[in-house]
Amino acid sequence: MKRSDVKVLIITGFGLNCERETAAACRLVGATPELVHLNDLIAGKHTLGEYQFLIFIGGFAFGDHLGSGTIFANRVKFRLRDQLEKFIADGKLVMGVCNGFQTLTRLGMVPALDGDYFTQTAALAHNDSGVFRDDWCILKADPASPCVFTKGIDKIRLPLRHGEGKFVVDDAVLGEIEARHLAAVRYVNQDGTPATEFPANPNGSLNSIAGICDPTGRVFGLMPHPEAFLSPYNSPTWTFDKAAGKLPREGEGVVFFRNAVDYIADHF
Ligand SMILES: NC(=O)CC[C@H](N)C(=O)O
Repeated sequence: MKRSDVKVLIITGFGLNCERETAAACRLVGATPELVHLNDLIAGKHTLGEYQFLIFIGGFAFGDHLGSGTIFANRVKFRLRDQLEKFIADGKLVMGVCNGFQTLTRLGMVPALDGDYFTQTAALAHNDSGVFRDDWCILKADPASPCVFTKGIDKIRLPLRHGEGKFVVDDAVLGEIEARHLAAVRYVNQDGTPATEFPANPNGSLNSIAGICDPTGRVFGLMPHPEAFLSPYNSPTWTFDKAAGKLPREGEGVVFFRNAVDYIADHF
């Protein structure tokens, strides 16, 4: 299908707050985003079947009460489960950013090792620092990962802002994640080595994991915000980049959205 026919569902409401940036990211790569309130999905005014790409965005859904992502995930699980199962079975794409990643883990949609997308096996716990963190980080993508969204990425800088970003799982699940290259992006130091210390690892995530996908690579969640780095002027180094004549054409976060929309355009 044409890129402009790729319809992206961005679910809004209840304290989520990244819908405009996310819609801008989709438009930048030629897709057609739609903002739909969770209640309108639950009421049946829109169905997931209208779209090929679903994004769970960042923010503070339901005020992070009971743990970030929990209530939102339960609304989705108990009201939209059948639609979501079909969405995944149809080969479509799902991305969760920050609060959206928290929601995906609460649902069980990542890592979903055995194809069960509704049993939780991972979590994003409170940062080791004990406080909300607002910073930039460096990520490195695993070239062996099946993740559709990180194809072609090596090292990338992204902004982050969260209080509950520490990726935790039990040893057995962690072993499977590593063996199957599902840890698509990790926090790294300037030299590209995995970041084990604060602040390069901003939250104490196990194995420096910043984002994971399911075994198909079509469901992906990450803590940093690609939609918040769409313009080179978002970068904290843009004045230096400009002075050196090295201001890039676009922000480093755009690639995740381009990869997703290219994949859909190729497969549908
Ligand atoms: N930026 C976000 O999406 C924040 C996620 C969540 N509210 C947290 O603080 O951890």
